[in-house]
Amino acid sequence: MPHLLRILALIMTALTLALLGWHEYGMDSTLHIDAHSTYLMEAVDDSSDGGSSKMRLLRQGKRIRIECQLTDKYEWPFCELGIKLADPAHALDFSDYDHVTVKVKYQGPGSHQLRLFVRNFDPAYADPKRNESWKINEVAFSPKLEGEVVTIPLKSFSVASWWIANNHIPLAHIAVDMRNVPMIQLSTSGFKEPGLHVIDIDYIEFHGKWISREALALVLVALWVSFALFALLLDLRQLRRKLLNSRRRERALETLTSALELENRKIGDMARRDPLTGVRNRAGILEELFRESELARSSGRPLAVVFADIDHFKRVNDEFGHDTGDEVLKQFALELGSHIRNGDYLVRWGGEEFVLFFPNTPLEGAAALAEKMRAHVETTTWPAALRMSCSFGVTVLGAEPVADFIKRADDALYEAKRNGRNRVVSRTVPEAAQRNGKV
Ligand SMILES: Nc1nc2c(ncn2[C@@H]2O[C@H](COP(=O)(O)OP(=O)(O)OP(=O)(O)O)[C@@H](O)[C@H]2O)c(=O)[nH]1
Repeated sequence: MPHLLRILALIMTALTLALLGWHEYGMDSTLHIDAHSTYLMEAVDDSSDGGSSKMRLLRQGKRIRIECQLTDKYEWPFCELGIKLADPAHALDFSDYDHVTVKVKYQGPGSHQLRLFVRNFDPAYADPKRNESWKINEVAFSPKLEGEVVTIPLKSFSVASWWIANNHIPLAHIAVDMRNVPMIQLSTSGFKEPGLHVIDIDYIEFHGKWISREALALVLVALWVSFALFALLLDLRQLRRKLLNSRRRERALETLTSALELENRKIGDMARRDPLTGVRNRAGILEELFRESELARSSGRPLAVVFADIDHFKRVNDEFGHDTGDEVLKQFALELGSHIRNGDYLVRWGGEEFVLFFPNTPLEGAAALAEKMRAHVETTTWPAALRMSCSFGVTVLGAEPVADFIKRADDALYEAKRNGRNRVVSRTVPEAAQRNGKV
């Protein structure tokens, strides 16, 4: 894992743990209501429904006191504290609250049962002007005479069935809905329990988290998925870069290899060529000579050799200098080269001596060619207007070692020199070499 990713993973892990811990032990969101709260509070009793109960709403410091003289005139007599939180259009969202605590003391006859209503406004079924049309999410509880803090989970709320029936609410809207709450209410039980009921409310508090556990989990999952994608992308980029680098290295290596191969070829070539004339040297003909001699023997086709040596070349050097001698040698190689075909070989044997190999050429053919070259050397123009001549020794390969064949041509050349130079001497294959097949 790259360094950056490792650091990021550490940060992400720390962030996740911090968020989870914070959510568990902090991130609290509370809605506190008491007599000092600025919300509009109203006392409602059953007199509006034809009953005769009377309710008084008192503020005693932070405490809200309800004094309710309940009668049994109305079928479901009640006294009710209404707390208006906002207009229906700007109502509060209670869906992130988890529970509500009520510090309350209830004195009076009967069951001491209270009902807490969390009203929900939804334009799909409710009229903003008729608050009886707002959904009633309700819970009932019975605080002790001496007072206590009652804790009620919001999931204990249910929608009042009589409200569903009275308002003909379709099935799609009968579930508890804690969003969009314009009002809460605290009401007596609705049972016929005539007498004076005194209810002291120190506070009503809704508790929750800024962000629900599910939303936090979603955020964390989104974070980790983004991290994984980022890591993948980074990995992909690095892989691509590595691939490009290795391709670049491969190409550089290929270039280097081909340069080296070329250099090797050049060096090999240089080792087999005479630097002055550019024709092969002895080392440069060995392989071909072996191959051609084998071919000549197996095919029965003649392989001819011609030794050519410039006459009195020493005088050129002595009289005109070494440089002129070099020029003569270069031209001599060119003149010989211009007389041979593709597949023939021209070799500088050493000094002013050159050797030509003619595959598939009989003795007479090679001698005729040597004669042509001799005549050409005699008549052509040379550096320093020199007049040059050349002697030739010619033979063909018999059933003999290649060295014997070379030596015979050299002997023929020597004979040409001895006999006055500027001539061609041919030597046939001796009888012994014609009969046995020794190589
Ligand atoms: N300029 C030059 N001279 C060379 C080179 N290689 C050999 N020589 C000279 O060639 C001469 C050969 O002389 P010799 O062997 O006496 O033969 P020659 O003078 O040609 O006489 P014959 O062969 O008997 O006709 C020598 O003087 C060598 O120094 C070369 O590469 N350049």
